[in-house]
Amino acid sequence: MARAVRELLIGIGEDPDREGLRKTPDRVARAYREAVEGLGREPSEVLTTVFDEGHDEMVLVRDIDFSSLCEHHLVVFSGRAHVAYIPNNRGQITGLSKLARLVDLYARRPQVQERLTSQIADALVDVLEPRGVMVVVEAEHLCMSMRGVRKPGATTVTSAVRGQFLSTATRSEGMSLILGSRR
Ligand SMILES: Nc1nc2c(ncn2[C@@H]2O[C@H](COP(=O)(O)OP(=O)(O)OP(=O)(O)O)[C@@H](O)[C@H]2O)c(=O)[nH]1
Ligand SMILES: [Zn+2]
Repeated sequence: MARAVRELLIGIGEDPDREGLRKTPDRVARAYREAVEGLGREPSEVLTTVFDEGHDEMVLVRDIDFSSLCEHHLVVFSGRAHVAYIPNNRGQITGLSKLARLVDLYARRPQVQERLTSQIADALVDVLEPRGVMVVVEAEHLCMSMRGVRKPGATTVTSAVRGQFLSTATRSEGMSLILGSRR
């Protein structure tokens, strides 16, 4: 990666050996390694703690900050994820922090927002076997604000809905709880 960044610097007409840039290839390599540290990790690694709490109503963690890498331009898209599920009949729930860890696991890799959203939902379905899942992701894409079409402030909203959340009443209950987070 560091070699590639050195080439990139040459490509943009810079001198990679000048003082300010000498350490840049290594720094950028470390930064990218951190940005993709979710690659190769499995949701079962983070959704480890399951409690038999007998709670069978909706659980929602909203406003989970994340940043990810747009796989088309390798620049950041970032925003907030809202993750809701309805536990299964055994009332099995997971640790709240695990939902945020799951968001990071899928955000920390080259992504498109739609896939990020559905991967979070599908992982919860697979591991927790809940009666329903709803994931809403709101993000701003730097590839749309700093370059290209240059529309800073444009927000992309995606959702993935599974199981009981497909019913109109449950979906709108979930949505209104999520929208309640707007400041
Ligand atoms: N659906 C979707 N599109 C994305 C996402 N991130 C970036 N894109 C889009 O991917 C597209 C790539 O389009 P291309 O025409 O191949 O690339 P480009 O010439 O750089 O496109 P512009 O951004 O329009 O300048 C752009 O329209 C981006 O806005 C994402 O998460 N989901
Ligand atoms: Zn992009």
